This record gives sequence, C-alpha cells and structure tokens, in this order.
Amino acid sequence: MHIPFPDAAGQSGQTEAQSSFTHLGGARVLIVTAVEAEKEAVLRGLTRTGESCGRFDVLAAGVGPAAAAASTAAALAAAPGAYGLVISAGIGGGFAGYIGLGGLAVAGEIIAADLGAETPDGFRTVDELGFGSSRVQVEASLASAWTAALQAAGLEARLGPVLTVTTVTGTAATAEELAARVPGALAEAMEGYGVAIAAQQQGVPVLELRAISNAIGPRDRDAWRIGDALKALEAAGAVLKEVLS
Ligand SMILES: O=C(O)c1cccc(C(=O)CC[C@H]2O[C@@H](n3cnc4c(=O)[nH]cnc43)[C@H](O)[C@@H]2O)c1
Repeated sequence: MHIPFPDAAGQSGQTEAQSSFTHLGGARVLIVTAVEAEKEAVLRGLTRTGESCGRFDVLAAGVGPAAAAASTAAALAAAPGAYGLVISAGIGGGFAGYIGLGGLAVAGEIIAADLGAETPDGFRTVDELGFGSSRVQVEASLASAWTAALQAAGLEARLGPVLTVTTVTGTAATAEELAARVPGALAEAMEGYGVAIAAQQQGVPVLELRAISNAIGPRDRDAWRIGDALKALEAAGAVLKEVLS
C-alpha cells in the first residue's frame, strides 16, 4: 500500500481516501525511540533497500515519558515547521490474548494509563479530575494504513490503544487492573504519551508503534524476546517508508 506524500508545492496525486494526509505537505518525519538499539533497528528498516533515510530523522531520546517529551520538544523547536509527523517507536509489553511476542501494536490512541489519582473509590484519570487529558489522538487514517500495510507484508500487527506507564507492570494484578482501566489495550511502554504531548503542543500529528518484546504480567526476564522485537521494529520501519513513499 502506497500513501503518496505531497511534494512541497502540495501536488500529491492522492486519492480521496488518502486526502487526510495532505496537511503533511513535504514535511519530514521524526521517529523517537528510547534507546540506541531501537534507533538502529528503525534505521536498518528505513535503509533496507540501500537508499538513504530520505525524509526520516530518528532520535534516541531516553527511557520514560519525561525524557521522551523533552527530547521531542527540543527536536521540534530546533526545526520549526520542518516536521509533519512524529512517531514514538520501540519495544513494549503486550497484553495477553492480543499480539504475540515479535508482533506489532500500532496505537489507535495513546493513553497515559497511570496519570491520575488513587481514591478510596479507585483510580481516577486526570480527565475525571479536571486536570487535562491522559489521552492523545493519533493520525487515525495513517495508523490504519500502516497497520494494513504491515499485515499485507505478512507481519502480525493490530491497531488499538497503547498505554504509557512510568512503572513497567510486573504482576498479574496490575496487568488485570490496566486491562480493565482501558478495555482493548494492546500494549504498554514508557514513552508514547511524552512524545505525543510534545507533538500535540506543536500541532504535529503523532503515531506510536510497539514491537512486542515481553508479555505484560509477572516479571520473567528469561521470557523476553528483545531480538525478535527489534527485528519486527526493523520490518515496520521498512513498511513505513513504503507507506509514505
Ligand atoms: O526489569 C524488568 O522486569 C523490566 C521488564 C520490562 C521492561 C523493562 C525495561 O526497563 C524496558 C523499558 C523500555 O522498554 C520498553 N518496554 C518494553 N517492555 C515494556 C513493558 O512491558 N512495559 C513498559 N515498557 C516496556 C519501554 O518503553 C522502555 O523504553 C524492565
């Protein structure tokens, strides 16, 4: 599936179904990972055909939403108007029953799942408390197109809510609580919401992709499949380049 980028003059050749992409113009795409290994995997995917990265810049911003937000905001501020899309990408944990290890979760919504307050009646989100929103909407049509293209490439990929947490879930009880808090959540990671808020504040559309390295639940380091997840991340980078070509 090809979603043509318009050129700088706005001549896109897009079909009606693709018209929501016109606001990207000839802009660059900023991909934000947490660590170098994720950055290198994405770069391998983007350059798989021997070509250069083209319009893509990849930044390893550090682990957690604060580092992700600060680095993303700095990158956007350093190149005003240059970026038309920001993507948070990396490995993540997968909720049981949705995606296997080495599969891919494309965010349909980016949700800060632990941003709120504990009350005697249970967890309350910042939305419920009246202090803002714990949810950021993604560029929905592009998220769908990327998911479809990943599936068409033979990869296991799903579209759905992806959670941002500041503590990696390590018990079945917390996994169940998060799954109940956000029904249908596919994955959790630690950077998406930070990247998304930085992009949102600059009016830049955002996406998130997580390659599943571990199951969410009781801690089991031996069961991690980081190598498989990084290979999936690489493949997703190659497909993204194709989708945005
Ligand atoms: O020590 C542990 O038990 C443990 C378990 C899972 C992940 C970690 C990390 O420190 C990795 C953080 C890093 O990777 C992303 N990530 C990967 N899996 C998960 C997860 O299940 N929950 C949250 N984040 C995860 C995350 O985005 C960070 O960049 C340690």
